[in-house]
Amino acid sequence: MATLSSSPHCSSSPYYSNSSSIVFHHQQVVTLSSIRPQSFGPGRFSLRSKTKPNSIVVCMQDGAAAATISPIENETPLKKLTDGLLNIASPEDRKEAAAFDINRDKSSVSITVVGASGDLAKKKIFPALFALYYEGCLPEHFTVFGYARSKMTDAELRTMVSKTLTCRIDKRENCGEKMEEFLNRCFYHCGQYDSQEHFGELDKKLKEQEAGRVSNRLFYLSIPPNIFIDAVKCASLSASAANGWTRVIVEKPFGRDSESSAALTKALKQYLEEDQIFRIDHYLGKELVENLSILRFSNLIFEPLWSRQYIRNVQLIFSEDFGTEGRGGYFDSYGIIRDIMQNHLLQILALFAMETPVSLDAEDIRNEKVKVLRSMRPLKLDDVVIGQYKSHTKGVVTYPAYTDDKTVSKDSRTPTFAAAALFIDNSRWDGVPFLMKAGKALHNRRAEIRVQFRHVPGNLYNRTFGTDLDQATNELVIRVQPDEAIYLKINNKVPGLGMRLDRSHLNLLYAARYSKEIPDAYERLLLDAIEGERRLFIRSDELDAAWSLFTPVLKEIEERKITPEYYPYGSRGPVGAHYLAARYNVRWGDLGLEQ
Ligand SMILES: NC(=O)C1=CN([C@@H]2O[C@H](COP(=O)(O)OP(=O)(O)OC[C@H]3O[C@@H](n4cnc5c(N)ncnc54)[C@H](OP(=O)(O)O)[C@@H]3O)[C@@H](O)[C@H]2O)C=CC1
Ligand SMILES: O=C1O[C@H](COP(=O)(O)O)[C@@H](O)[C@H](O)[C@H]1O
Repeated sequence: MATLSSSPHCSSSPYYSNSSSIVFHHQQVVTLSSIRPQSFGPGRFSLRSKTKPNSIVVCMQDGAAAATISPIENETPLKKLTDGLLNIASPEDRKEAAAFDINRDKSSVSITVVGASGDLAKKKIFPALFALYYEGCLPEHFTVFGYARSKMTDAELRTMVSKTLTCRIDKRENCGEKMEEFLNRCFYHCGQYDSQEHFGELDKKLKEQEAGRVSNRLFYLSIPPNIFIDAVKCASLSASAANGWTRVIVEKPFGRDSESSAALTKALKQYLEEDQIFRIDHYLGKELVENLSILRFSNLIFEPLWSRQYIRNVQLIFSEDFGTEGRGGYFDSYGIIRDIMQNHLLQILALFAMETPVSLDAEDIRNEKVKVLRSMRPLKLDDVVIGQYKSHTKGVVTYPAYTDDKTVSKDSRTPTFAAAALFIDNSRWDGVPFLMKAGKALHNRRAEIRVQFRHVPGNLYNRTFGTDLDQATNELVIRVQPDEAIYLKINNKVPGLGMRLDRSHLNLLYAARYSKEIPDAYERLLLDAIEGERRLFIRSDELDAAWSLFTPVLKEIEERKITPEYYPYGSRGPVGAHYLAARYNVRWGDLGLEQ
């Protein structure tokens, strides 16, 4: 019988243990990269076959009785795997097995940050790795390597990284000591992204650190997308793990339309199996996005309401109170629809709207998300409003226009704001508008999901609300950031002898309820990638489905050179967004007096 237990230090993801001799992270299916030497339980170990691609050799402790299981496809049912134990291993594989020293075990994990000198690496990746180390979540034998073209010594990398490390607010003890320990595990290798030779040198340095242990290697591609393929090619050909897993985290953007995304996937798959590719969308690692399924599937009161029968509309809102400062060069060839909507907001939508998955397994969840995406109508130009911020002076401060950025052309039409109405053509959501709004240089920074429920039929208290029934709408708000919260707007009697109603909030404010600091999304996602948990990463068919929804409208906007509606820096965005919502009888929930 399989039992569900949680990791002793970091209980972020459950793993299954099995009282039979086979022990795997997930029970029903096994992937090549999830097989570790110890996967076959006490008295046995396993290796990747030298002679048969995609096969593994299972051996007894002394290496004597070796059997080959072949082939291991992307996902192999456990049953097939155990049946395969009957095959006899080739002489070469037997020799390899006999030479393998299981006692050198205590496998190692090396994390190579490719593009270590960059913004994301400094701002997010190194701090997240340190936080994991601080929490005791990294394996005993781990090393962090920075890789980039910039010339740096190990000591210089450590100095650079140390400037961005912080300790958890609630646990400052030993912080300096922990930082020191962590930094001592950080190394740097200077190299070109398209040089197999340079990655070969990295391989040597990794081997030194691995000291003969089973090597597991994670490469984080924190580089511009035009060099993804070169880096993947060189890393996989010259620096793959010899006897453990090799995984690659790929940052967005995953292409800029259906064609380029498919081409990127095809190119990646020349060097990697799908189960080695971890396409990151950091919004999936945010606490309240992770909590969406729990809220819905573990509370009886919500799931029955989760359909067109009770929900009038759903709003997915992202806003930032700063412009593209510093990232204009990247942003100008993508725009807000590709930067935020096609990935972060659409992923949240899919999680929000999916049917109950068969289990919490990555594949079961991703299967349900794909179904939602494939049930959606491709977005029409009529259902989109685009905007771009212009300069605005407030008091003595003048805020720049988008096109004031030196890396952006003066006549750029790239949208920095967009609002869109999307629809899911399935029985649960037929006719319910899913409205998205995303913008930079707006009046506040916020990401939230708003669920507006239908009006109460024949409401006894209608007279008390007057004609504005929207005032009385129940609204569930999941505030992803900042000040994480879940609150439900309800109508309530104002205490007293009269009969006056008001709108009150049933409020779960995280800071008030939980004393623990919320981990950064990158911490959760890095830990998952190290543990081989794919639930929060994007599968290639999800990506295809996501691009199919947005590609036609993106092409039309570009081909027809649609001019964006200009809005002042720091404002609430173009008024066109209100007309779009009004067309579907919706009022944006974030614009009312009480939000
Ligand atoms: N920054 C952010 O907030 C976010 C970034 N991302 C994505 O993460 C990835 C990394 O982002 P970010 O750190 O901002 O990127 P950077 O522009 O800072 O690039 C990272 C590193 O890549 C190298 N590099 C930059 N341009 C080139 C080039 N044209 N050719 C070869 N190497 C180059 C540089 O290192 P060196 O010169 O030393 O080799 C640089 O330090 C990108 O794919 C980005 O889209 C995703 C979400 C948020
Ligand atoms: O992916 C991106 O996300 C950031 C916003 O992330 P957050 O975690 O700070 O909300 C956004 O600024 C950037 O443009 C985009 O590429």
